[in-house]
Amino acid sequence: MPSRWRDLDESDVRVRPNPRGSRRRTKERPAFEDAVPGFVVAVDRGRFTVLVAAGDGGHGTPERTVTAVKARDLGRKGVVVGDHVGLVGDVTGSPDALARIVTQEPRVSVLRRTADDTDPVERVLVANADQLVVVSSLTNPEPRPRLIDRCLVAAYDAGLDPLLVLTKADLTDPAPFLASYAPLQVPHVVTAREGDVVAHAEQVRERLAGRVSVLVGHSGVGKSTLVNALVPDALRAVGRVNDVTGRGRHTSTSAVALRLPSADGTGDGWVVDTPGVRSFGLAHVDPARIITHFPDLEPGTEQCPRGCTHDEPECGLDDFVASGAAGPAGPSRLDSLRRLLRARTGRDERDERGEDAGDASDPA
Ligand SMILES: Nc1nc2c(ncn2[C@@H]2O[C@H](COP(=O)(O)OP(=O)(O)OP(=O)(O)O)[C@@H](O)[C@H]2O)c(=O)[nH]1
Ligand SMILES: [Zn+2]
Repeated sequence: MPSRWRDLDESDVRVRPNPRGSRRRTKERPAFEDAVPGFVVAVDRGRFTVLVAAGDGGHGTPERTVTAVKARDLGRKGVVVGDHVGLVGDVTGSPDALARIVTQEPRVSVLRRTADDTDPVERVLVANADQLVVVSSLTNPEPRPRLIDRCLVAAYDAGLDPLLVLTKADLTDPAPFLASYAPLQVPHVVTAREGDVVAHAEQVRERLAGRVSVLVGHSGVGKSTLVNALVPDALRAVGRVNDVTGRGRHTSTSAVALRLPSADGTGDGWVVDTPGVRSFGLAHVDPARIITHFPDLEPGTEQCPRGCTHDEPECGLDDFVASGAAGPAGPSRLDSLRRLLRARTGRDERDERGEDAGDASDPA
């Protein structure tokens, strides 16, 4: 479209000063041109909380959250936290107002999950995120490497950048844990409790600035403590399913987007908290997509047999790494890659059996 416009000269423009105005509305595309854009921050039983920017919808309205339902026009399309949508109806955001979601912007990313590894039904958890923050305590409770690996696979598969946040460094030395993750080269921040404050929360905030980050972690790792440190109470008004359900808590098991204050006023970040999400079913994950996150190893897959799982005797990566083509870190990188691929298939499960027990019944 833009290139065609460039071909026109001024005289063309004068002939049709307002091509938009003369466009006929078709049956397929009803009058959604005046739909007000919004960002879905919470979902609760068919009701969506949508943030609408100041001024949108006219009348100099301030920024507000609008409650909305899905309009028929959307068909079977799902709407989740992180979606950019178009609203019609009452978009004032007043307490009794109800708007309708009539359009959904194409998604930049989707974080999916299945109920378990054998469940073919995928659900989209969060749309348009660009980072997956895996929160794990260094001790109390002990870190669960297989669970962390599964989260990393989910992040790589969805095209999200992973970030590890390791909490409770006041209780133990983080070095041994970090050593086992070093070959994966995943960025990490180590936090600790110092009195009432979370030390190094600032480092986490820096990594989240201007991005949409999904936080996952199992119970007790300190995820709520971290979210509270990152998002002051005053900002909770945005992205709350229901104010009645209490401070920092919501009974809903779906995700909630909380706005992250930015120190310099540029680019709001969003923290998407995911209560009840302990792990990811990875049935849908394609090994080929995981490899793309290992650019040092990826060229070695050229010698692989067709459909190689990269974890079998014929895999070309062994020779590639042995030849030194992936550099001195090659062998440990390949080990780590294979560890992730095994986390995906559910092999290697002995030591951490039961960790996903909550998943199948989890309605997220
Ligand atoms: N020593 C220490 N304790 C921490 C730290 N961060 C959190 N805790 C404690 O760990 C416990 C669990 O923290 P939460 O923030 O509730 O953990 P959570 O991950 O939200 O867990 P759920 O509430 O079960 O979902 C609480 O008693 C916290 O005070 C830390 O850095 N160091
Ligand atoms: Zn291979």
